[in-house]
Amino acid sequence: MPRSDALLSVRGLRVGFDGVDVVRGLSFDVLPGEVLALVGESGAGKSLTARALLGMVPRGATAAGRVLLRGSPVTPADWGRRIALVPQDALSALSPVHPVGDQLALAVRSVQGLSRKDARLRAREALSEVGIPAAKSGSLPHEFSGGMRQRAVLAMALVNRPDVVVADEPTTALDPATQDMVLGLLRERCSATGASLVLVTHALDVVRAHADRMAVLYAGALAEYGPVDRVFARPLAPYTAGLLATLPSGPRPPKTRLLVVPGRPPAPGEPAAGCAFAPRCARATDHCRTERPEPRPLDGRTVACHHAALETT
Ligand SMILES: Nc1ncnc2c1ncn2[C@@H]1O[C@H](COP(=O)(O)OP(=O)(O)OP(=O)(O)O)[C@@H](O)[C@H]1O
Repeated sequence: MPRSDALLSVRGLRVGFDGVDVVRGLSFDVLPGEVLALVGESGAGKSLTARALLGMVPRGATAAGRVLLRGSPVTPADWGRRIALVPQDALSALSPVHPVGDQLALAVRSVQGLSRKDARLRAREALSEVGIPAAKSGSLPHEFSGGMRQRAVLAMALVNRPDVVVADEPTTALDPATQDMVLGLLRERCSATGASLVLVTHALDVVRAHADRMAVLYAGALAEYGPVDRVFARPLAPYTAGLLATLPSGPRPPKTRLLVVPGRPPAPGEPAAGCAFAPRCARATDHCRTERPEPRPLDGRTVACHHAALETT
């Protein structure tokens, strides 16, 4: 059952290719105004999950499950309006040949149906909310610095005042100082408008600094999901513990992938049964290899591990 206080609820989300699910029945809630991080290794299904929230799965993919906004199914009319995306590649969100202000105004007009004048005003306001002066609204994206272009992308996502912003590794390609600026700004703007933020990231230091709760994905399924403080202080799923053990003390250079416990995640479609993490898990038993652990509430979070209960005794 979705939480009654949830803004966005995802239930039984599946995304697959050629009949093989790579996101395998994911359920989680996003609370009003919170920052929820989706974290996990490369290939865990973070981006597909984020994109499924906006009906943007790649061509050839099948998606199933429910996405509810304030208890009602999300419809295409909500995409870009009530749920907005900050994509990984800032440039892909902006046309190279149209002034940035015009692009924002068009997004406002197509979603809200405002007059040209009002749309232009809202576009300028949205740019100024992310620190881009009105005088710059006539510039083309390539005339902006990298950081300013990223801020323009945030303005594009926020211009229609969405309830939920989904940010897919919004800072991966940026240097650490710009990463921090962009994430801080994104959080600040979401908090100013009361929007929730779903943040896809590899970087655990980003999760710790910016998220309220975290959903740890492994091979397209939930390993652990709960408040960041609680999960960091005492991870209960062996995969989460392995992941957190890799946390570097210093800043992470851009584009670094997380390297965790030895071994590799299963390829799509394997294993057929049991816990997907079992081949890498020091605690795995025959039970783990034959029966998939269902997510269950434990110690203030949700954990999918047959052995996690032992950790509390
Ligand atoms: N267009 C596609 N065609 C076929 N398979 C795909 C496609 N996109 C993703 N996949 C499969 O889905 C898996 C999950 O992809 P996804 O992009 O969601 O992972 P991710 O956790 O976001 O990884 P990364 O951190 O590297 O972006 C991939 O490992 C791949 O097997």
